[in-house]
Amino acid sequence: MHSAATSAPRPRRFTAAGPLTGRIRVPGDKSISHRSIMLGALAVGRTRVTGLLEGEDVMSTAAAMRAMGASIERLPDGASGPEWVIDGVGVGSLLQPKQALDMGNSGTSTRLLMGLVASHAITATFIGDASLSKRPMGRVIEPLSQMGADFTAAPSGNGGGRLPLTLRGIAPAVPISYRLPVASAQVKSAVLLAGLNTPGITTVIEPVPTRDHSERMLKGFGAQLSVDVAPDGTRTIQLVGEAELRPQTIEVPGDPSSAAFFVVAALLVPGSDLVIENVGLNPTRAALFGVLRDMGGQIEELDRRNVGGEPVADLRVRHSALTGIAVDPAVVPSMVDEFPVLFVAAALASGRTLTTGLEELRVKESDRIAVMRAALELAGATVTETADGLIIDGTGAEPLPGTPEGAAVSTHLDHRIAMSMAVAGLASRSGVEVDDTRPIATSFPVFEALLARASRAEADGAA
Ligand SMILES: O=C(O)C1=C[C@@H](OP(=O)(O)O)[C@@H](O)[C@H](O)C1
Ligand SMILES: C=C(OP(=O)(O)O)C(=O)O
Repeated sequence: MHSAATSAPRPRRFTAAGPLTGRIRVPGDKSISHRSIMLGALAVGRTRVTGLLEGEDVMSTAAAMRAMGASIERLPDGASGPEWVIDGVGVGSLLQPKQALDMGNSGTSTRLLMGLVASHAITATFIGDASLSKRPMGRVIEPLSQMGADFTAAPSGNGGGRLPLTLRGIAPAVPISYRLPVASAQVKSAVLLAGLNTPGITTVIEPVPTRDHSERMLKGFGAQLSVDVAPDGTRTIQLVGEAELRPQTIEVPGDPSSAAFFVVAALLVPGSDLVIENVGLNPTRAALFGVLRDMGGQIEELDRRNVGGEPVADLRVRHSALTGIAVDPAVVPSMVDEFPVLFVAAALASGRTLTTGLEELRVKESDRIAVMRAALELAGATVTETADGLIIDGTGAEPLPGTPEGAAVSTHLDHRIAMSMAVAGLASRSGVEVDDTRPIATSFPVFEALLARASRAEADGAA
């Protein structure tokens, strides 16, 4: 169960430590890990996964797929770490779960699994923690209702529905052609996953590209899926339903969204020279690194290669003087989870950073625009909140003052706020007090241990 739901808050003060040096490896990609379990659970036969992220969000997905009939097991550590084996039930054969599916803190688990359940003749109730229970579900209820699924959801402020929610699926469901009203890989994926067990062709039209792991992995598992890109960039994704998925052997690359915290930390802390190995660089995910380079960050790609059908490289990151920029809103979907830590980089840059087009950040685990404004202000940064972003006037490499004695930044059950403000603490005079570090375990359970290791590597002479 989600640790933040069962234990007391765990506050911590993050303070300036030594430079970040040596070599580290961040855990597997969260998006790919969720999808490995879901698609493995729908294939006929045994899927094997190495590099799976063992964070609470992914474990929520695993528990739900077990409750619907799949067998999912972690084998003892082999040469390339633990291996997960998944014995799938086959598309169309998910079982009725006996209890409510507890999604913890995970929006991805909730929305993608709603897609799977929608086209099976089963009923499932979805529950989650206080953060997830505030997030909008109308965006998936709408297309999945068009496919024939039936929803009873708690009302939301904007009328769109939220958890707790009961979904009665239907088989056969109706194939639809759906144009995404919001740039969301979760909505796209929910419709495509529902399409797997739907006769005919399910179409998703995506005016703005979002992360494409579902498309890549569905093809990898043998589904018939095509992607057509129009001259204006609009993508039309078509999936042939009643698919038969073939089990796969998957190596999950490192999560660029987790690497992001170490990249920014190494850029900000004087003397740092850090290599982060095996970072996924799928172009629909990796825009942060380009933005940081545009700000003057020294980020080098070493040994670019392919892992599990995704581009990967080792990133060498050196302490750099950063300059504020206006971030092109067109890149937002390709770094949507990285803005909190980009704001921290901007707070230490020289000059002004302007971000726009970030409305979606307000409906993540917390309202990441308002929460980061409050957190950075408490740490002494100069920040202005707008309707769709933040304007940040950086210190020009002067450390932030840090949070005052007796005051802590509020993380609102949001892992990315906690880790971003930990990085701010490394670049502060008196440290940054974070009110609760428990949510970090949802996506990056070894974050604090890796941070301690990277900061100590030089002192210990370790590499
Ligand atoms: O599909 C996915 O795996 C994800 C999509 C994104 O959400 P949205 O689709 O809501 O933007 C992202 O924020 C989340 O961390 C993971
Ligand atoms: C938004 C995130 O995740 P989810 O939507 O899966 O809760 C995230 O990890 O930053």
